[in-house]
Amino acid sequence: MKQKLKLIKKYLQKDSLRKLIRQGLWIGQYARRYWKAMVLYTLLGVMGTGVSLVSSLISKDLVDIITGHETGRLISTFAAMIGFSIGNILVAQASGYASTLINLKVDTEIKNDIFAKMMVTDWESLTTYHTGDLVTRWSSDASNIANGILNWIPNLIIYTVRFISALAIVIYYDPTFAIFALLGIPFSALLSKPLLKRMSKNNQRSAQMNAKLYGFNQETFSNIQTIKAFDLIKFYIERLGSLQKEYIGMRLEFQRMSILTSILMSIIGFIVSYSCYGWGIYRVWSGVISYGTMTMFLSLSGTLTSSVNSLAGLIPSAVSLTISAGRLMDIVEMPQEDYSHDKEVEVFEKKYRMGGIGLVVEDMGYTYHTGTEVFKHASMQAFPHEVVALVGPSGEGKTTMLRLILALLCPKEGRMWVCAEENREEKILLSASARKLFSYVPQGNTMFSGTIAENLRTVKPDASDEELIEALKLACAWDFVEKLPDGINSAVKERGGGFSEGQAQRLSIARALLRKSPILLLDEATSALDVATERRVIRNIMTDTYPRTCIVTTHRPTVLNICARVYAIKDKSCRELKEQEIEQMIREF
Ligand SMILES: Nc1ncnc2c1ncn2[C@@H]1O[C@H](COP(=O)(O)OP(=O)(O)OP(=O)(O)O)[C@@H](O)[C@H]1O
Repeated sequence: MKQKLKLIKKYLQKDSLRKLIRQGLWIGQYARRYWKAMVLYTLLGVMGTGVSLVSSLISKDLVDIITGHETGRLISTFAAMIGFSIGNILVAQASGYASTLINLKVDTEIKNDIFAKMMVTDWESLTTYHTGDLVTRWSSDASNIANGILNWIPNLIIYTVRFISALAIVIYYDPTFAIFALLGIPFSALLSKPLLKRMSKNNQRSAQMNAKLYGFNQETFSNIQTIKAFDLIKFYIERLGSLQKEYIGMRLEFQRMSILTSILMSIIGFIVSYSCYGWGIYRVWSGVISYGTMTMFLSLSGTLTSSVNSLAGLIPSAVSLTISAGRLMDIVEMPQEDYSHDKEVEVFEKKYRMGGIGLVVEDMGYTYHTGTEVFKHASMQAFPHEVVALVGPSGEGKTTMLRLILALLCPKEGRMWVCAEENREEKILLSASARKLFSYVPQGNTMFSGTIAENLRTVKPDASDEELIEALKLACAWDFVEKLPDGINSAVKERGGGFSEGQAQRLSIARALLRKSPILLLDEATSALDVATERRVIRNIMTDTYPRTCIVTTHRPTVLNICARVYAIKDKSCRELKEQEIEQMIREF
């Protein structure tokens, strides 16, 4: 006995089983939320089973009445038969409508919940996944979970009730018949084990393949200009072809296995139904049962076989559910960002925004998950009404510094905080909550499709047209927006399409300025502008009366002599440059 217990314990400790239990519990956590929907769905299903079983009994009576020439009860039984058939249809339709309604509700709610969790997941962890993979997990895996929650447990109850009630009726009339009707179960059980193994593997492969295909399409369409420019059309068509070939190969392999299983299941089904049929004829022949009982037996043997098959079908769907749960858990169980200081930051901002908010980085160290060490004992500071520049060779860490300031990355050592003006005593450590104090213009085009006004209002929905124009003027964008036939209501295509790189950059800066955040971060945000416009934009930001702290990263030293301080990011450090060094940089450019 002790040894047996040890064996069970060892089995339970196996990684895969523990994982399966964890996945089951994770699904259960959602299932608990929707218990009412599940009860309703189960009741409708059980009701449908009841109606169809009563129909079988009435149909038995009807056959007996006809074969026994009992004309007296014919009309009432016939009417009951029609009534129950209509009832059957109505229950099936009501159940279908209710399940669609509940399904849609649960699907959207679960997707919203997982979306919200993905949004607050640690940025660096999230970037280890391809966006195509993330979208597939969020859309198909979340739908699978929603479907499973609504259907799995209710169906388990419905099929079990259907099986037990049909079996009870059969046993009541003729227990031997039950043996014939259940003949197929051991064979089905034998078949299901290898099928299940293959199915689990296939589900995993299929999810990975879908993500790969989705990612490929997404990247291709968003880089169509580059593909054309490099004359890669043929290459990309061939790549899609080979991915599709891989996909078709996988599907066909699964299909071949399904065909084999279906043939075997059908043969078993035939044997079962002909045995039932034979036994029924024999019993009628021997005068033990009536014709009506035989027709009822045949219909119930169908119900029993289909209930067993449906119950067996719940096993692969459980496997597919746990796989989806695992894929979603991979994402939502990654470290989450810390938003616990929201209130504190709000109070801090209200208290100090009139005087301005500064930023201090002290002795900071950072290494990416990949092992690339970017900073060691790096320090810098920037205060209201200042423009501070970060310069340095490509790949030394300028963007990484901005990501650390925005708490998209978490420093491994040192401290980073925002403070009231230059007062280091009144401070708040940087965290995801502190992001509301910043406006950020990253590298690349970050405009969305819509109008210019819509793009700008994403950061301040209640901004008046005058406010938009003021921000556009500060960013030196009003010059060209004013000339457009629709002005601020002109259309912007996906990723700033319809505007030059420099124009899109100025629109992005205008959007950041409109938010009137205490700290503005510009990451090569003026790289596509001519030198004169670049200087004008930076000067406008500097002379704006709003007490803004501005940090810019740049490769061009043209704006350096109008900056309050310049830091060189190189060899893991962040060193303030002396005036002569800045002059030398400008001369050597
Ligand atoms: N997501 C990431 N994961 C791992 N390493 C990264 C990641 N992003 C950047 N790095 C590495 O960190 C270092 C600094 O990169 P970063 O983008 O901060 O440089 P940069 O100074 O802004 O460069 P550039 O001037 O070219 O924009 C580089 O060695 C880069 O390879």
